Amino acid sequence: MISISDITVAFGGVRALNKVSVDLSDPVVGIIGPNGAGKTTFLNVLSGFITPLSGSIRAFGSEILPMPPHRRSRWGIRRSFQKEQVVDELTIEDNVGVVLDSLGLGSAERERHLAAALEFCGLSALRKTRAGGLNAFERRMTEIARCAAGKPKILMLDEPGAGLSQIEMDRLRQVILDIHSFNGAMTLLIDHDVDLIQAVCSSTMVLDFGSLVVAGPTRDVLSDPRVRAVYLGVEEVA
Ligand SMILES: Nc1ncnc2c1ncn2[C@@H]1O[C@H](COP(=O)(O)OP(=O)(O)OP(=O)(O)O)[C@@H](O)[C@H]1O
Repeated sequence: MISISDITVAFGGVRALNKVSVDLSDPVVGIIGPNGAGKTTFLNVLSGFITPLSGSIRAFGSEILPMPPHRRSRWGIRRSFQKEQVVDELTIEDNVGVVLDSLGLGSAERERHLAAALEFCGLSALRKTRAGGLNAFERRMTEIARCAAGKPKILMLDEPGAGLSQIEMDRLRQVILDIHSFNGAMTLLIDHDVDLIQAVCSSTMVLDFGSLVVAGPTRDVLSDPRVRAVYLGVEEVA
């Protein structure tokens, strides 16, 4: 369970997040909203890239905001970015394994976690391949393997479906659905693809102009007139 309370972030005059309070508890939670709504800022607050003006975040019994970013990573917060962060010169196993190096694992345990994450993302046969030769889907899977490795508590995926084909989206969808049974982590998923959100997120929160519009079961949220108004720019219907 992640309890977010009264989070405000300002960039000059822009309120990127405005007193956002929400409780998130499902295995996969969607975060949606129009461009500039504050979705990435929300993840940046959780990962520690941005310090909010106010508020608190309690996750799985720990206060998150007092932790410096490197401690949050060791504690179990992982994320992928809109702009992917795979290093071309490294092999897939080194791209994924880097996240395990700060966990103080013995070599056998490190290998166990690494092999499991690679297997989970369908990358075992490619583990010695340099990332520079990978296609977009394999790179995306490498990032997800890096996020999923080593018993994280929270995975944050920022538009993992961008630019993928339909077949690749089907595989991505299954991987995201399986994360919780693989390692027990909760996934926070930002994506503009409502079909993906609907398929994998039991609950969804909607941001608009930095404010929480609604949060709840995905089906209810997507049919909520306030959400349709946010996307379509139409007035709420009674
Ligand atoms: N580092 C920054 N400096 C100044 N303004 C910023 C910064 N980061 C974000 N913003 C502003 O904060 C608001 C929220 O941005 P954010 O990137 O969180 O939105 P988003 O919902 O993730 O958008 P998108 O769907 O386009 O990625 C926007 O108005 C954006 O211009």
